[in-house]
Amino acid sequence: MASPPAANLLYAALLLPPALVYLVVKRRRSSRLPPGPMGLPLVGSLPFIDRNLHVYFAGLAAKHGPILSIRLGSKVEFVVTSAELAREVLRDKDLAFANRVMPDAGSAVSFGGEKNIVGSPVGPKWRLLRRVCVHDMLGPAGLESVRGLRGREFRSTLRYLHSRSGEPVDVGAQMFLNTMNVITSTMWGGTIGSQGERAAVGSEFRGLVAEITELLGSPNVSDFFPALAPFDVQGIRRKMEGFKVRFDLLFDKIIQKRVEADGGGETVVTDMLETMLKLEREGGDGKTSFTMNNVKALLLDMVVGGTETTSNTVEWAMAEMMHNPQVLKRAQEELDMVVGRDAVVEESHLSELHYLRMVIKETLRLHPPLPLMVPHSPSADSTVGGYHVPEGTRVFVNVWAIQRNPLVWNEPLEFNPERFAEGDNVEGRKWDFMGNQFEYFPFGSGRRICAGIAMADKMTLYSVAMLLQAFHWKLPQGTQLDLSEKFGIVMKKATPLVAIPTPRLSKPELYY
Ligand code: HEM
Repeated sequence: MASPPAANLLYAALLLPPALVYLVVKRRRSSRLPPGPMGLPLVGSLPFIDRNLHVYFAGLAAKHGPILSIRLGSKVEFVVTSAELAREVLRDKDLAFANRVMPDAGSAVSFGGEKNIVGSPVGPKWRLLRRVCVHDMLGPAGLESVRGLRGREFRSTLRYLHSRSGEPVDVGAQMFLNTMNVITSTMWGGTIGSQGERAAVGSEFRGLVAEITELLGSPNVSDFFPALAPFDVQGIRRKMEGFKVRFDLLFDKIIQKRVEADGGGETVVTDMLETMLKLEREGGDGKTSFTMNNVKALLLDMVVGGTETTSNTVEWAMAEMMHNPQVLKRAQEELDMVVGRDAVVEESHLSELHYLRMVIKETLRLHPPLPLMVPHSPSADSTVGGYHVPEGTRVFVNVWAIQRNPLVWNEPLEFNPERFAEGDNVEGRKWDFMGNQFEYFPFGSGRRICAGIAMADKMTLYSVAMLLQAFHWKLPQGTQLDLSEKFGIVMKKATPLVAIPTPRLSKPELYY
């Protein structure tokens, strides 16, 4: 027979698992958490989550319903998967749910945390940052003032693609570079100097952004078990701090050049950097301060928030059109009518490209670049769908799944731009990017809606227009289109789209 201490241990081993299950169930009931997977003691559902988190969450919603809770490590998260509940979080209780829980990796790279837009809680600092960004820099007047810079970058991408005629091109990589160059030139115009210097900075940024978004999308023990955060078990914080130092050096160099040029009276520019440096010199707007770290954190927001989101959308649009040649043909016919082949498409043509605009909308419906948006979080205990949501809980809104709801969208998995034509049917509503309809909101909704919509709208349409008007596209022999997705903080194509451009314009001179 076992000795008394050994018997106690045996009883404890037998009783512990049911006791833990009982405690979890009791806690879930008493705190009125919504249903969700049970998970294991201590780690919750961590061992079961799929790399494609948006698909995994959609599967859980099919089983547990449109609002569910899931324990990941020591944290309980909520997932919302219906238009009605999205409206409750983003519209009806917009202010209550307008905060963020900054992931450990995010605060490491954001120049001291709460210095940027994405991570700041709603308050005077966030309001100032958004005003600078949305009104002063990315609003209609701000974007118009740098139209020439955008045109210059598009011409240079056009030239490059022409020089690669007949050869396979990584479409996403080229669009990333194009977007990056447009965003950086919008931010600091001609400060960098020679074309060579600009290209070098562009490619350094690309590498850094890719590494940062990769790490932001990686599961991090420090987030699931905040008590372990000081130990940085996976070294993610350390790597992020390293990236921050590299960004810091790059930004310092760019800012220094501008400050010297301003001091010598060389420049009279109206780019974003100038707007921000002016605010920094004034010390803020009287209500809240604005420091050099805010300048850098905002620059980082633009570079990280604006590049992959935009270039991945263009890559998906091209891939879907190559998969649906009748759509591609119709888009090119529209371009032939509006622009012809004796000229290069310009920004001034975009307002006439109605069909192509529907192509972009359909791309953002099927492949929203942020499938779970940026999670919102209540600043005090709140409720959603009648369930209690404790302060600081992360609430994921699965916009990817909502935009594929078969009760709203006919044949939701088909790529069908015509569904965005205006008409009487339910799909023919005036879908736009402003987050007013909770069946379609790829840019979010409410006060934290994307700060770069106007720029993203211009950039995606202009990029696809340029690619289609100036070139025919085909796949390299022996390759096939793969339309599968890879989840990350920004969703990508699982395999890059590699395609061969050949000239379509009437004269080679048009490309130069
Ligand atoms: C197709 C392109 C893009 C898509 C689909 C997109 C989508 C989104 C979404 C879903 C959010 C989160 C909204 C929420 O939390 O409710 C967001 C936030 C944000 N986006 Fe975009 N975005 C795009 C391009 C851009 C561009 C070009 C910029 C700037 C150059 C930008 C800057 C930002 C910023 C700063 C935020 C944070 C806003 C805040 O927290 O207040 N985005 N975006």
